[in-house]
Amino acid sequence: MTRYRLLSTIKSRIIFALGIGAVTTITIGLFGTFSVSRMSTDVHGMYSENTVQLAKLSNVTIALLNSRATLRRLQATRLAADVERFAPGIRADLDMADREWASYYPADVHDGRERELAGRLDALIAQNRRYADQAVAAFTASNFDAAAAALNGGAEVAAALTWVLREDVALRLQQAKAASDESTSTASRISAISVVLVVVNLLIAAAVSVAILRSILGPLKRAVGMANNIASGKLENRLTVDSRDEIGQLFAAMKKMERQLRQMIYHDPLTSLPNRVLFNERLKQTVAGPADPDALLGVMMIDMDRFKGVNDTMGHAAGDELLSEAAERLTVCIRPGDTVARLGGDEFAVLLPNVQDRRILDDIARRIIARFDERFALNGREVFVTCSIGISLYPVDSIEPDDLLKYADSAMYLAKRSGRRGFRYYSKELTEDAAKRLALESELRRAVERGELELHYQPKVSFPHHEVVGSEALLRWRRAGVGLVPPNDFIPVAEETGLIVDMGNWVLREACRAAAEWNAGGEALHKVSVNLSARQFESHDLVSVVGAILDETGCRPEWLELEITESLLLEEDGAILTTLSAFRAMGLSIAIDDFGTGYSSLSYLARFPIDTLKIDKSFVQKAATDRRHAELVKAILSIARCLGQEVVAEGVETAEQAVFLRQNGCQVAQGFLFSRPLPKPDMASLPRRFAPAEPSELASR
Ligand SMILES: Nc1nc2c(ncn2[C@@H]2O[C@@H]3COP(=O)(O)O[C@H]4[C@@H](O)[C@H](n5cnc6c(=O)[nH]c(N)nc65)O[C@@H]4COP(=O)(O)O[C@H]3[C@H]2O)c(=O)[nH]1
Repeated sequence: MTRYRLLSTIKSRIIFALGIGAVTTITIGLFGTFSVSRMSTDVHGMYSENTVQLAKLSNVTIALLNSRATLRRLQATRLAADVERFAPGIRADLDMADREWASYYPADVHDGRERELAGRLDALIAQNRRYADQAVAAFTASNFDAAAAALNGGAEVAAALTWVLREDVALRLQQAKAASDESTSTASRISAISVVLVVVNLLIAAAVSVAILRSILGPLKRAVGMANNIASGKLENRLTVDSRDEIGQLFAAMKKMERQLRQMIYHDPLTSLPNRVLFNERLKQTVAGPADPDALLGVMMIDMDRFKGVNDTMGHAAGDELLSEAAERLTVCIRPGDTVARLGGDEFAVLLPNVQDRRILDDIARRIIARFDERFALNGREVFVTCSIGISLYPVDSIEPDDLLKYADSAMYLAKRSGRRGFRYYSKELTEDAAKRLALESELRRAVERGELELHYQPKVSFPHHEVVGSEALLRWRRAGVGLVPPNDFIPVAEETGLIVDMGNWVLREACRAAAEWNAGGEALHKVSVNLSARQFESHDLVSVVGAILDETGCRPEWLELEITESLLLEEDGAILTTLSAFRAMGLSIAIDDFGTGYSSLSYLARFPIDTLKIDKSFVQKAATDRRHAELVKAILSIARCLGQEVVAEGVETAEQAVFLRQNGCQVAQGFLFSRPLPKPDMASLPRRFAPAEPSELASR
C-alpha cells in the first residue's frame, strides 16, 4: 500500500530509479574521493615520516662530519688564529646537529627497534658533542695533546655513530618500503571495493529497472489486451489493473469507455432501455439457461397505435417525448427480473421469464394497456395513444428465440387488425395467416403494374325521386387464379405496407376520369366519392397529388367527394385540419364514412370542414326494426340538418329502410336496394331514376 502511495506514478518510479542511481554513484564517488585522499595522506605521512626524517638525519650527519673535519684541520694546522676563526663554525655545526637531532628524535619513534637506535644515536651524538666541545676547548687552550685525545675519543664515537646511522637509515628505508607496500595494498583494496561497489550499483540499478519495467509492462500489457478486446467488439472484459499510475488511469478510462460503448451498443439512447441486441441476447440466455419445467417464458411485442401520426404531425421532439414516456410506463408495469426493450421506432418488447401461470401475462398486458390509456402530455398538448400487444410463449409456441419474437410480432399484428388497444396470443393459425398475408403482399405489390385493380361504382340515389346523383368508387382486385377479391381482404395489408398510397392515387385517377366522363354532358351532376385511407394523409403531398390528378383528368372539384373515416378526425391534429381545409378551398367536398361507428366525441363535426355524413349500414339496417337505432338515425339526421350537412344512408337493402329514411329527412341513400357496386361499363346502362323498389325485387339486383 505504502509502495503504491510512494511510487504511485510512473514518473515517481523513474525519479526513484534515477535517485537510486544517483545515490549509488555519489556513494562510489565519495568512497573513491575519500580513499584517494586517505592514500595521499598516507603517502604524505610516508614522505614526512621517512623522507623528511632521513633529510634531518643526513643534516645531523653532515653537521657532525663538518665539525669533525674542521677539528681535524685545527689539529693539522695547530694555529691559534685558526682555532679562533673556526671554533664558532664547529660549535654552530654541533648546535645544528643537536637541533636537527632534537627535531628528529621525538617526532617519530614507532617501535622498540627505533627507540633503541634512537637511544643509541642520542647517546652517541651527546658523546660526540662532549668530545668535540673538549677538543675545541683544548685547541682554544692550545693543549694539542688533550685535543688529540678528545679527537680520538670522538673518532671512536663517530665510527659507532656511523654504524648506528646506517642501521637507522636502513630501518627507515625498510619502513618506507613497508609504508609503500601498505599504500599499494590499500590502493588494491580500494580498487577491489570500487569494483564491488560498481557491481552492486549495477545490480541495484538492474533490480530497480526490472521492478519498474515490470510495474509498467504488466499493466501496460493488460491495457493493450483490453484495448484489443474493445477494438474486436468484446465488451465484457474481466481484465483489471490495480495501480493508480498513468497506466491505471488509462485502464480506468478504457473501462469507462467500455461501459459507455456497452451502453451505446446495448441500450437505446433515447429511452436508455435495452435495445434489440441486448434483448435478443437476454432472450437467448434465458432460453438456454436452466429452466423450471413448470414455468413459461413470455415474449411480448408492443406497438403504439398512432405513433407515426404523432411523430409526423407534432414533430420528432414530441415523438421522442412520447417514446420516453411510453418506456417509463412499460417499466412500471413489469415484474423485477423482466426486461423491457425498445426494438426500434415505436416497437417495444418485454421478456418475462418464470411465468407460472398465463394469467400473469394477461394481467401484465392489461396493466400496460390501461397505462397507455392514460393521456400523454406532449408539448403541453394532450394526446391519446393506445397500444397493441402480441404474446408468444416458450416452450408452447417454440423453443427458438427468433421464432418467439416473430410469433409475438404476428400476434401483435393480429391485435392491431382486431381493432387495436388489446392483446393477442400467438397461435399456429397465425403463422399460416402470416404466410398467406406475405404472399398476398408480394402479389399486391405487382397488382397495380399488372393492371389487376378495378374500380366498381355503387350508385347513390336521392330521395324522394330515387334519382342517381352520384356513386361511390369501390376498389376490387382481380387476382390471378383467385378471381375478384373484395377490398376488406387486401386493403388492411395495403395499409400496413403503405401500398395503399400508390393504390389510392390510382383509384383517385380512375374515379376522376369516370367523373369527368359522366359529367361531360353537363346535364345532371354525378358526384363520385373516393375512399381515402389514413395512410394517404401521412404523405405530405396529398393535396398537391389530388390537385394534379384533377388537372390531369379534367375532373372538376365539385364532381369529386373524398370519404374519410371518423377515426382520422380523432387525431386532433392540425395537419389533418389543414389538409381538409385545403380540399375544401379547392372546392372538393368531404364525407365522413361509417358515421356512428367511431368514437363518441362529436365536437369534430364543428371543427372540421365536413359536407356529408354517411350513416353506417349497421344503423340503417336496424333502424326499420329497432326503435333505439331508429332514434339514433333520427338524431344523426337532426345533427346534420343543424350543421347544414348532407346525409347519405349506407347499406339500404329494403324498401322499409328507404321509406324510414325518406320520412325522416335523409336526402341520399346507397345500398343493394338500388344497386350493388357495378363495373364502370355497367354504369352506363343504369336508369337515370330508380323506381321505388319493393322488398321482393331485392334479390334480383
Ligand atoms: N351488406 C351490404 N353492403 C353494402 C350495401 N351497399 C353497399 N355495401 C358495401 O358497403 C361498403 C361501402 O363502402 P365503405 O363503407 O366505404 O367500406 C369500404 C371502404 O372502407 C373500403 N374501400 C373500398 N374501396 C376503397 C378504396 O378505393 N380505398 C380505400 N381506402 N378503401 C376502400 O373497403 C370497404 C368495403 O368495400 P366493399 O366491400 O366494396 O363494400 C362496400 C359496399 O359494397 C348493402 O346494401 N348491404
